Amino acid sequence: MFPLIIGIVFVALVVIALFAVMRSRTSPTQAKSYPANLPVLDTGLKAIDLLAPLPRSGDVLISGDPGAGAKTIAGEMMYRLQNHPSLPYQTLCLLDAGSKDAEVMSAEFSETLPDSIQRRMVQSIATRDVMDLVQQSSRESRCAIVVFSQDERFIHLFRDAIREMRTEIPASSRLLAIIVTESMHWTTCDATVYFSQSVAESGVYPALDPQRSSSRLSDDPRVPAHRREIAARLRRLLADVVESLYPDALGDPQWMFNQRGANKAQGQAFRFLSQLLFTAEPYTGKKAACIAADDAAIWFRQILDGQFEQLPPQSFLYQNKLPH
Ligand SMILES: Nc1ncnc2c1ncn2[C@@H]1O[C@H](COP(=O)(O)OP(=O)(O)OP(=O)(O)O)[C@@H](O)[C@H]1O
Repeated sequence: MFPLIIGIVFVALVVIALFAVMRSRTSPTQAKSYPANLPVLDTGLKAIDLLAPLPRSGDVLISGDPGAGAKTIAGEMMYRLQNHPSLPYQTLCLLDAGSKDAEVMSAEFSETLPDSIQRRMVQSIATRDVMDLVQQSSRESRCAIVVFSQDERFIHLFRDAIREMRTEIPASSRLLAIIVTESMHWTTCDATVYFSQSVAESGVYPALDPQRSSSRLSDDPRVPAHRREIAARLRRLLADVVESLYPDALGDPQWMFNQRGANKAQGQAFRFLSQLLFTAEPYTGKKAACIAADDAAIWFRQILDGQFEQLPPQSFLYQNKLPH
């Protein structure tokens, strides 16, 4: 009888251990679900979801200072769209063949992105290309076109093609068009995500510039009020932090945002905007995560309320959860 009980306990422990391993291997992108009634496309990147929320369809600009990481985040965004847990997008990546770094980008994306994301190098954009994608996508799925170019004429042709198609094909109202280009700013996009060199130099990636990034959804009443409130608070506070940055400010114990009180909390919140990327996992060996914006909003409020005064600011860098 006794050996039988030991045997049963042993088998039960093995089953529990196997279950735990399987759970830990579940991709974080599969683990979370998102509310279906939001107009927002949550990417699981807390800086973007709170400070420059993306629309589920419409026009998005991803831009930034040279070397600030706009292209890296655009690649990550394609990955997250294609693998989105509740709102997967059929994603097409178009690279302007005239860009000097088109070949390099193509090679990089073939390493970091799954083959399910279609990639094409094109000389020009035609309405036909855009229409084909929209017509291929099924009734249930969404589609996104992500265009990389530094050529204003190319980008204008793309925007014309999108505009023309939106008037001609009703299904294209579900299209998300993302333009990735350097150092440009339009106010006519639904969301602009801008990356700043000074933030990048401080080692906080995504190096989102809270002042030059914007979204028409920031004031949308359909976005939960607590998310909008914390985003507005973060935007104001981070503007001070970003203005005070200098190379290696984060490592300088004398930097005012490493000191005590409200300043220290702002410095912690600034670092907590950093996030690991799925596309970088093979290189860093560190697990990325899809962080729910509602969780992020609560965590940022706790940080800004000064609940972690005892923790060193550096412990907030590249964390998928609050440090303890
Ligand atoms: N999220 C990130 N995490 C860590 N490092 C990053 C991140 N984003 C960018 N970098 C670093 O910054 C470098 C430049 O990134 P990226 O090529 O995306 O910048 P860019 O501004 O789009 O392009 P360019 O360098 O052509 O101006 C990368 O090679 C990488 O070293």
